[in-house]
Amino acid sequence: MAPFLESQQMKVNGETEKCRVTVVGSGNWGSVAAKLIASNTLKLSSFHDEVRMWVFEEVLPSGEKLSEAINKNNENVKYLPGIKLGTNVVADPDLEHAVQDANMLVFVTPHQFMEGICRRLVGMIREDAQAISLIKGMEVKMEGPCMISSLITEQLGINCCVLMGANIANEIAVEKFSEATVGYREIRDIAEKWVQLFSTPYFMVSAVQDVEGVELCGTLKNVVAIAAGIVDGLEMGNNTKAAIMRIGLREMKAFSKLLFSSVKDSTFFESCGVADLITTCLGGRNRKCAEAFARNGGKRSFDELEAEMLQGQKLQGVSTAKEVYEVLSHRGWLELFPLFTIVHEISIGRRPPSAIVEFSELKPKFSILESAAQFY
Ligand SMILES: NC(=O)c1ccc[n+]([C@@H]2O[C@H](COP(=O)([O-])OP(=O)(O)OC[C@H]3O[C@@H](n4cnc5c(N)ncnc54)[C@H](O)[C@@H]3O)[C@@H](O)[C@H]2O)c1
Ligand SMILES: O=P(O)(O)OC[C@H](O)CO
Repeated sequence: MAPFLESQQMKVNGETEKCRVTVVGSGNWGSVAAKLIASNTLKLSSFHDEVRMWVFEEVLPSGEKLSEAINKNNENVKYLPGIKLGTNVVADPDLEHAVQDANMLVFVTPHQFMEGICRRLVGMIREDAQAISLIKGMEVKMEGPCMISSLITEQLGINCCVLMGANIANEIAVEKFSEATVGYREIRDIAEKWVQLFSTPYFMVSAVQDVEGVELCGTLKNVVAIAAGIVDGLEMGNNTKAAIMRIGLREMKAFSKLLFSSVKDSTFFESCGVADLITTCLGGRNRKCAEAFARNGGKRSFDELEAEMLQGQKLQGVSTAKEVYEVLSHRGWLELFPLFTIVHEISIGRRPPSAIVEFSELKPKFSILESAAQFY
């Protein structure tokens, strides 16, 4: 793994080489990320202007290919209609071609596709590349849970930071103010380079040395968002929703600290923590689909609702609840995490939506959770 600063200073034909950025992914958030970055590469002399964006190719109802429509209109007509990306964003449907020259790789696809994408990228990227993951999700393998940033590092042999936060993409697309958190492992300079690449007057980014804490906040809040949507669908009111958010935050913290003792309490007060939890429980896609699920009494599956309501965009909360449940049952922790457990059981139809507040029989176990969280 080549240190980034060396690559920054690398000379090609006597010239200092500029950074080249590729965004791997072009969904709702992927397109907004490309827009943010493209506005900055035009201004920052240490970056090439062009931002390549890999597009998972699909054919639109008009018969046109999505990548061609993006390049023609300078707009992701399917996943972010009505927003100009910047003429320096170039959509590229060839994954290997899109990454080959980049030394800054931004991964932003639904998490379930990342294993396949990484497999295709082995041996295809520059040795000195640095990565950042904007992906909220994790994989569960035989050996245990694997965060997406670790998957990238292990499969591609490159360092990977993360960027998470209270970031509903459609709001940032129209330049409403929000914040985000970069999580980094060791080298502050790398984190600062990412902060520089993403920051705009309406997108305020700060960095913390806690990759796992930041990434687990972004991942686990999607499970709590499903719970919040169920509460909305059952019209249980604001107090219940606040209670679900509080219990959810506590489970997020305990789960993160049990998995990684390095996770910092302070991370939960950054944008990636409590702020993302709030925005996602108020206005996210997971909440919206879970509300419809509960209104239908759990009779229509999440897959069906996702396809109908999101038009190709993907939910992360239901699959994350399943992945979290696998970790909890494997480690004998189910009783310590009643909310995470119930969300999965409701989402697969094992329990009705109304079970979302059936905590009473589990209440004594909360004290165990408190002590586990404190201990770690
Ligand atoms: N949208 C948001 O507001 C938002 C905000 C912050 C973080 N995120 C996170 O960003 C990540 C990406 O979400 P998004 O909103 O950009 O995507 P999205 O849900 O809008 O779009 C789905 C994307 O998946 C692609 N796709 C479909 N099948 C595929 C396949 N087989 N292989 C590869 N790609 C395939 C589609 O082309 C599309 O680009 C997720 O982890 C999400 O949680 C999203
Ligand atoms: O729309 P959601 O539920 O995928 O959430 C979007 C973002 O993660 C909010 O920060």
